[in-house]
Amino acid sequence: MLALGKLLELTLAGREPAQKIQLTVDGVQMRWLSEGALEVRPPQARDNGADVLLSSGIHGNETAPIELADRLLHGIARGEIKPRTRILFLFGNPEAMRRGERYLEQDVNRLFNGRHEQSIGPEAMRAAELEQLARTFFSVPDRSRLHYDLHTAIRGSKIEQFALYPFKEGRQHSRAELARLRAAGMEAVLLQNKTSITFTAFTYEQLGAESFTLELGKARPFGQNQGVDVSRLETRLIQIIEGNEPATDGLDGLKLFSVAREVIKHSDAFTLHLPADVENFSPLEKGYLLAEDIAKTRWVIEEEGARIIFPNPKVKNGLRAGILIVPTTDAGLV
Ligand SMILES: O=C(O)CCC(=O)N[C@@H](CCC(=O)O)C(=O)O
Ligand SMILES: [Zn+2]
Repeated sequence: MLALGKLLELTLAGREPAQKIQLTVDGVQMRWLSEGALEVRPPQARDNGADVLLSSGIHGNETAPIELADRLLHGIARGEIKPRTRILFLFGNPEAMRRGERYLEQDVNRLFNGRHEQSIGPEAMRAAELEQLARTFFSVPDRSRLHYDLHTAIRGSKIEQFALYPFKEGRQHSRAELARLRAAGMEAVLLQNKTSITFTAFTYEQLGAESFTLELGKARPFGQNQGVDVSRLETRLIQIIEGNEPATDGLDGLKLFSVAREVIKHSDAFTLHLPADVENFSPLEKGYLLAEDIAKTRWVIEEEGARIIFPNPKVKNGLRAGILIVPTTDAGLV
């Protein structure tokens, strides 16, 4: 296999490849751009005009998505997967991946859309670099742009695999993209209704990509992801990359949610009234006291059909400590 197919090994070892550009037997170009960043380019005659950004390891301990990206890279480097799209593979936080931790000082996925400029440290620098890599990759005009940012969650989930779809004023969510996600095994999609500071929010809002954060199961160390079944996503990704995706139009039971409220932790006094092992998508009754914070702030459930995702009282002050979601319909899709 080409040495550049081993981007994960290189990244975990903190090494630069001796040769930065390599060609597969089919003339596919692999180009190392920077630590954890590799661009794949099909021969011009095979290029179908689509650009696909696949990021993983934005949180260093979320290894199933990293292993999935590694398998795709191996397949391309061996000539078994024959891309017709340009692809940018990004491992988001290499140092956190080496340490097996979510992040070192700051969560990279809270540093996009300008936030890194107000901050210092390794993660702020990495977020700036990731923005630049994505901006350059998506700068070629007249091509379709797709970004999947692959994650696994801290806790178990009543709905195992789901996507978060960013928001931009004046832009509507795409039914065709949701159908594609359903075919890739996603069971639910959360339609966001305000701007955000995540990587996918950046590529959606500023680079015009169709962008999704995909949650694929529970986070485990490298080699322990037998319980995370990414087979449907992997099949779909290969079809997207090879440009032979079967037509899909139905949402086929895909559950849709919208954000009712983001629960923001304001101070060290923040208390979340949920068991430590509560699962994502757990329902919450109207009237339930979810959380309390400084100055007698109380988070009481007012919404019918509310559920909680990503509850985390350990986040830094000022950040999201959970999202309250409610069911929604496909009425706003185009
Ligand atoms: O399990 C958790 O609490 C977090 C899992 C995770 O990393 N989720 C992403 C979602 C990003 C988004 O809102 O699009 C994150 O929190 O960064
Ligand atoms: Zn994550």
